[in-house]
Amino acid sequence: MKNPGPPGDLFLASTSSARKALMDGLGLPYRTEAPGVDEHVPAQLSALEAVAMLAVRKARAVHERHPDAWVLGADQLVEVEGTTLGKPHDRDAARAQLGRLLGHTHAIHTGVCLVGPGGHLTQAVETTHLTFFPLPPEELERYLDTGEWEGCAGSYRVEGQGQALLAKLEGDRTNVQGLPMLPVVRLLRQAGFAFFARP
Ligand SMILES: Nc1nc2c(ncn2[C@H]2C[C@H](O)[C@@H](COP(=O)(O)OP(=O)(O)OP(=O)(O)O)O2)c(=O)[nH]1
Repeated sequence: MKNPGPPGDLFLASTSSARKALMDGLGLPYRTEAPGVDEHVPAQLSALEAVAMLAVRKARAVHERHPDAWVLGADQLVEVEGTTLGKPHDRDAARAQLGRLLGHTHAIHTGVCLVGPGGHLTQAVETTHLTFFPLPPEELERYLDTGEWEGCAGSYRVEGQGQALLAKLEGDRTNVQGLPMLPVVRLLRQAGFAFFARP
């Protein structure tokens, strides 16, 4: 039986290896392209509003270069006690971030946006709540030595050794890694993408 054709080329507007790994798991043919956008947003925006705005901005930026394609963009922030955390720029910043998360519960929000040919846009925001164990400073330093903090909002990898930080997780685990796969699959199915194509 002939595979149902995809409604058009699919791009993941991302430089994130974590997002690529999650998309690879779906088995859909797609290409990645860096969004190359300014990620500044108005300071008064909530974390939820910020990740929604940036996911749209990233998807639209790549879609402008490929107007006949479908483009998926995403953005993620950690929110803890009213403060938002992005990716740490160095080990000291990662130590400070984890210092706020250890022994507390935080939220990780990911906005996703799918833009189709003609600019039709659908989007979703997903939140996962994580509670971390408190750690003595020496154990925190050993976690920092793993280097898992690099490139990760919140300075941890939930699928790596960072699992040992986790006392509780409420919500979608893939959302923590960078793409909430339940909403992503819903948006792709609504757009007409067919899964499980025969080679
Ligand atoms: N592998 C892994 N990555 C994580 C985890 N938590 C957060 N991240 C990564 C996923 C994203 O790459 C990054 C969130 O930062 P952004 O949303 O700004 O995306 P990023 O700049 O990395 O890539 P992009 O804007 O999509 O090109 O943090 C985790 O637990 N595991």
